Amino acid sequence: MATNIPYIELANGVTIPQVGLGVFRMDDKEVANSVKWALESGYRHIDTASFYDNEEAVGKAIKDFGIDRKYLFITTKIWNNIRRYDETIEQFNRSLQKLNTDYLDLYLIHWPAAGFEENWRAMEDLYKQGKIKAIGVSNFKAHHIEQLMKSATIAPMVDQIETHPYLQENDLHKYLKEHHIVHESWSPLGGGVNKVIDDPVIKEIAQNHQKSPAQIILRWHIQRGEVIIPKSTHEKRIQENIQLFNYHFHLSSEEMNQIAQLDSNKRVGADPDDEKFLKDSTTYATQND
Ligand SMILES: NC(=O)C1=CN([C@@H]2O[C@H](COP(=O)(O)OP(=O)(O)OC[C@H]3O[C@@H](n4cnc5c(N)ncnc54)[C@H](OP(=O)(O)O)[C@@H]3O)[C@@H](O)[C@H]2O)C=CC1
Ligand SMILES: O=C1CO[C@H](CO)[C@@H](O)[C@@H]1O
Repeated sequence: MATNIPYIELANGVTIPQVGLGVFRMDDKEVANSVKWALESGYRHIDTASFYDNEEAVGKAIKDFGIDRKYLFITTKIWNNIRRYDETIEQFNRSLQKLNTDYLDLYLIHWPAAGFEENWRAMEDLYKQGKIKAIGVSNFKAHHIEQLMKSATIAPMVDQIETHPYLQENDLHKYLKEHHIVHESWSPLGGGVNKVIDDPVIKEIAQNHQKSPAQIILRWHIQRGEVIIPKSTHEKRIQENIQLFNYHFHLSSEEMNQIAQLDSNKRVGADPDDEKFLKDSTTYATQND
């Protein structure tokens, strides 16, 4: 299936496909099917994490599909329980092995749990060795980035944060833009739990464009210049979530403004300043522990 997904340039010149497939909460069978359908539909970008416990399944699905590695953009993340320099290198190597690859396109610190500066030091070295094409953070607010930059020699190229019409993060969006950090949106559809997809404003815009509510939300992200990683285990939805770049499909400034009015600071995930979450989550076991 032909697609024309735009690529966004990161601060170091590496380009990232603006739409990727998120694979959180997929078991191995779902990963096998969803990654296959995604690659068939024209996706070239997959977002996983060691925490999702499915890197191996992602690696296998890619291998089974038989696509040349150089056409793919693979992201994984380092979980909160690993903060030491040497452990970061070890975890990175485990992720590479599971993903069946010898480099990563993007490696992210999953959450700003205490001690992330040591992860970053290791990631900078891996980046300088050419083992990672781009390095970034996830769930970092501006003050976390400022803290990181006290010891960093390389600035993060991406910040992957929860964003959808009910949590627009406009101040952080502006900060990231000013600092040449690409805004990547997780739970771009609201994670399927906060019902942004059923919002009457979204539904009405969808009817006017003869598109689905999901496509309206995703197109809103695209026009804000974000990278998005919607997750689905259904073939039709996986296809629908990338059919956003038809010449005639453009939200007017009035429609963008209508969606802007929906911002209500409603999170589906944890607040990155929630110390209790960050502390507790450091004890979550990954498959390697
Ligand atoms: N860095 C971080 O801390 C985090 C990163 N992520 C990343 O972001 C990705 C996406 O976020 P996620 O939380 O999964 O949520 P999404 O916003 O992508 O929503 C996924 C939900 O929407 C449903 N859905 C998908 N497409 C459609 C459609 N076209 N129409 C109707 N419903 C649809 C899915 O159901 P179904 O599968 O049944 O189709 C699922 O219930 C994750 O998979 C992960 O890679 C997520 C959370 C945190
Ligand atoms: O990526 C993730 C998936 O969702 C989890 C919560 O349910 C998050 O903690 C994590 O960051």
